[in-house]
Amino acid sequence: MSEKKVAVVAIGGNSLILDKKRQSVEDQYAAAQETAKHIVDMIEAGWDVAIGHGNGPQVGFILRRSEIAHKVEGMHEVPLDVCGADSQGAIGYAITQNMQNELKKRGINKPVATIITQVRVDADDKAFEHPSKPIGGFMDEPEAMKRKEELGWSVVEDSGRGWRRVVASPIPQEVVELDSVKTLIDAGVIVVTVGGGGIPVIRNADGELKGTAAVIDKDFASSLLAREINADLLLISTAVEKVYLNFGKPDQKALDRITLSEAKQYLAEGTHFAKGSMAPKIQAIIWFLEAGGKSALITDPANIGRALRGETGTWIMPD
Ligand SMILES: Nc1ncnc2c1ncn2[C@@H]1O[C@H](COP(=O)(O)OP(=O)(O)O)[C@@H](O)[C@H]1O
Ligand SMILES: NC(=O)OP(=O)(O)O
Repeated sequence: MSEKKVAVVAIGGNSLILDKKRQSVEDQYAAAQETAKHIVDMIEAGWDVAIGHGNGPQVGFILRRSEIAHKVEGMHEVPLDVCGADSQGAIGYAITQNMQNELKKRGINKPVATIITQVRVDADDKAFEHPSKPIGGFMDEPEAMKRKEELGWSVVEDSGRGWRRVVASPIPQEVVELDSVKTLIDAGVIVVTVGGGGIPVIRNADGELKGTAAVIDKDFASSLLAREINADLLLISTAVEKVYLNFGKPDQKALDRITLSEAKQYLAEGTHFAKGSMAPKIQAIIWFLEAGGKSALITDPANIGRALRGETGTWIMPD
């Protein structure tokens, strides 16, 4: 890999949605534009960057459109792995174009490319039996119960924000296009990869790849990528400036800088980090640091620059 410092930046699917009322394609493009500015700041500060991104809301919208079109017009349905591929294309397009525009504006000559990325999971991963990954938009409880009853959805309450549909989310085992990603990073290309956690695929007994119905956690996939390319930093960009203990309670406490051991302890306590939102981010960072990663940061897009200067965000460091 190159001599420069390499960061894997994982952009949350929810942070690419401005809010519940502003989630059109134009709004998502505007959110990607804003995030691109902060990532280009990083590049100006000397980082090589691989960009992973979420797709939770978007893949849910794509799936729902397919289901409605099937019901109303009798059109073919789109399998969930293909919805994931569609989301990689659309979100990758928005991120790539915004990065290119921002780099050009600042006179930086650096190529950007999105790789449609498959990520292998185990066919016998227990997660296939326990849907846990929130996708699509938010519903109130009565609506969620109605859809559970009428459409057979699995639903959960998501971090005090409302109810969402959930699908299987197996653990990522292998970035199938890893060699291509490494080659591009070495060549100085800004790579958008493992979008939406990667398109989930399994290998059959003959070693052939085949798509499977799931949505991989993009923080887990970004962590796997960061481990595989020996990244110096895993930066998880989400909708909060800092991580909190006792999140959402009157005594919540912002975390500025914690060690790997402290992160493990707080995660084990089970009360601080919501399942399906903050808990997987902390777990992703734990796996990265345990594998020798040097530093990890959680903050929101607007504060990436300040956080990298040590002024905000939550830093998680080796012991
Ligand atoms: N302990 C915590 N500290 C901060 N935010 C938390 C915590 N627990 C849950 N959250 C919630 O997790 C959200 C981030 O998760 P999510 O929206 O799933 O991320 P993504 O940006 O990857 O889509 C935050 O916006 C916040 O609402
Ligand atoms: N695939 C995934 O983890 O997406 P979100 O970050 O949007 O939840």
